Amino acid sequence: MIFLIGFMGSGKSTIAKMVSEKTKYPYIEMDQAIEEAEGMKIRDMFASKGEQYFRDKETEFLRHLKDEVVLSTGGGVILREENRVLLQEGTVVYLKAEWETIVERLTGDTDRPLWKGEDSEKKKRFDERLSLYEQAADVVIDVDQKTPEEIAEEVMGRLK
Ligand SMILES: Nc1ncnc2c1ncn2[C@@H]1O[C@H](COP(=O)(O)OP(=O)(O)OP(=O)(O)O)[C@@H](O)[C@H]1O
Ligand SMILES: O=C(O)C1=C[C@@H](O)[C@@H](O)[C@H](O)C1
Ligand SMILES: [Mg+2]
Repeated sequence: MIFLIGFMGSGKSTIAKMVSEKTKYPYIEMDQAIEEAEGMKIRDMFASKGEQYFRDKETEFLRHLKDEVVLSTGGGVILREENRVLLQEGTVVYLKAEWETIVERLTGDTDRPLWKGEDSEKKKRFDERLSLYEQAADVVIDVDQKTPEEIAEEVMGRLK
């Protein structure tokens, strides 16, 4: 299993699709799988059931995963220690982006429930997570100033 981790906008979905094509492992979008299982958008889950309910669903999802897949994880999957342990079942690839890169990519985005509020609040969330991504990662890839193809190739090279 190949797990792509990183902050919102780091490129997990984009790169997971490309790595899936290269490896022939199926591509799974964790957020989408949870939305389908719950019959509800994550935004609505946060609003009606609370963030912890969603976090429980993330942990359950990881517990039941066993096939060879390329998984684009949710940006907050590394928050729980149990999840970080479960991720060790596969190769964890951290797509590491500078804050400026994230802002450039997500400015104007209204779809991500935790991409809202003051810039300082978002930056604080980003800073607080950096060490957790590093801790969970087997492979760290800097994604700034690279094309998706370059990044996907780099992932492939680091899997060997
Ligand atoms: N290497 C890249 N260069 C330029 N733009 C990119 C690159 N990778 C991704 N993008 C763009 O940045 C945006 C965010 O990418 P993507 O949706 O893949 O990130 P993500 O990590 O899956 O985000 P989320 O956690 O919110 O789902 C998209 O518009 C995507 O097209
Ligand atoms: O960074 C986060 O905590 C999140 C990222 C998204 O992928 C979703 O999993 C959800 O919106 C939470
Ligand atoms: Mg994504």
